[in-house]
Amino acid sequence: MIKAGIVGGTGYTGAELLRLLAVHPEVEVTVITSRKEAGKPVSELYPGLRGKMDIAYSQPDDDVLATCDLVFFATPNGIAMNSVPKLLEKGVKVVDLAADFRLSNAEDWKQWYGIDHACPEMLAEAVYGLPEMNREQIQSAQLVANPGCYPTAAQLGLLPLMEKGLVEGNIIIDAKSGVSGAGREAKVASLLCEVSESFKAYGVPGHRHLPEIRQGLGRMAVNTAGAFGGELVFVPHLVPMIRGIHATSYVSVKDHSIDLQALYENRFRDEPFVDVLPAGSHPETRSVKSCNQCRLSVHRPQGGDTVVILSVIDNLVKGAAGQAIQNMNIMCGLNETAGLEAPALMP
Ligand SMILES: NC(=O)C1=CN([C@@H]2O[C@H](COP(=O)(O)OP(=O)(O)OC[C@H]3O[C@@H](n4cnc5c(N)ncnc54)[C@H](OP(=O)(O)O)[C@@H]3O)[C@@H](O)[C@H]2O)C=CC1
Ligand SMILES: CC(=O)N[C@@H](CCC(=O)OP(=O)(O)O)C(=O)O
Repeated sequence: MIKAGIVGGTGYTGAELLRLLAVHPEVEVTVITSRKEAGKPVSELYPGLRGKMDIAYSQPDDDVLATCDLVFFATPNGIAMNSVPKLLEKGVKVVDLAADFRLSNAEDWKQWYGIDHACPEMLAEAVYGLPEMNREQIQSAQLVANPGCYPTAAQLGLLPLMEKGLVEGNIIIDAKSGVSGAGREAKVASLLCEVSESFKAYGVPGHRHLPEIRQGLGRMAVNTAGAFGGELVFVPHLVPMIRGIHATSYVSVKDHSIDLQALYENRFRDEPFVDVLPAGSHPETRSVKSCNQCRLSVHRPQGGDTVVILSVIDNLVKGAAGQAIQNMNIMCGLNETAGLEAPALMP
């Protein structure tokens, strides 16, 4: 059994890790931290875990975490980077659900996250954990940067076109998220009265997922003659639902000889967690609720140059905890789908 630790086990992604790992056949959660709830059994906060997860929260402590084989950081940005060097030195594998190791350039990190990076020398070692893009690198990684939720939905939708160098000009990503994307910490902006029966965009001048998506698209295009040099526009929106991300991406593909449906189906045929829907389909966020799937469809409206890709994920699962477990499975040589086979909740 793999001994796993979770730092930040009271938050939404930490709790989702617990829910999924409770039925993982090869993993035992041996450490789970919370500064505020240390000493309490996890089932006291999350009664759904009663009888499934018999463990109590403890204060974060790097020496205790070093007793694990792998540690998940489900903490705010800027926390994991203080502990990662010590854990890696002790041979512990790490999957960071936050953004500490997502950007390969420390200057970019400072610009978008507002603090100096605590271990910039580790950025080159970290592997970006989007298995559909770079599974082989993840297999040998000791440190994986789990992608952001919006970047996961957007990048999976654009991957087949970017890899083939088919995108000409700019890319527009119009994305919507449920409120759990903002985390469990109490904030006025997340109150029921603030978010229900309303709908708004935010972060239009520049959201921190923008550099992450741009970096990912650049890597996808690296083997094509026309690496992506266009403008990237990313506009996130908050929608009054709890879970789910819907990303609509608009790109120009002037080559009309491409069979887009076949391109997408062939690219993702062997991917256990990407489902290309039949031509003309519109994926719904509820079709991925609580499961590790990305469902997508590709359209060329009225046969024009503009291609529209619709992509949905559950932000807490394929957008966070599920993808983190997928990465752990790959890093530890386990079956990639272990613990992640459950279909979506219905309704
Ligand atoms: N919510 C989502 O949809 C997604 C979130 N993410 C990322 O995952 C990370 C966790 O997100 P989420 O679960 O939503 O966040 P929450 O705010 O819900 O939870 C944060 C957790 O971190 C702990 N924590 C906070 N500060 C510290 C600290 N200084 N040291 C140790 N533990 C700390 C908190 O517990 P306590 O204060 O008791 O210690 C809590 O358990 C974030 O970086 C987020 O950006 C990524 C993709 C999607
Ligand atoms: C709805 C909402 O507020 N979403 C968050 C993004 C989700 C998240 O946690 O960010 P990471 O994926 O980078 O970790 C936001 O826009 O800040």
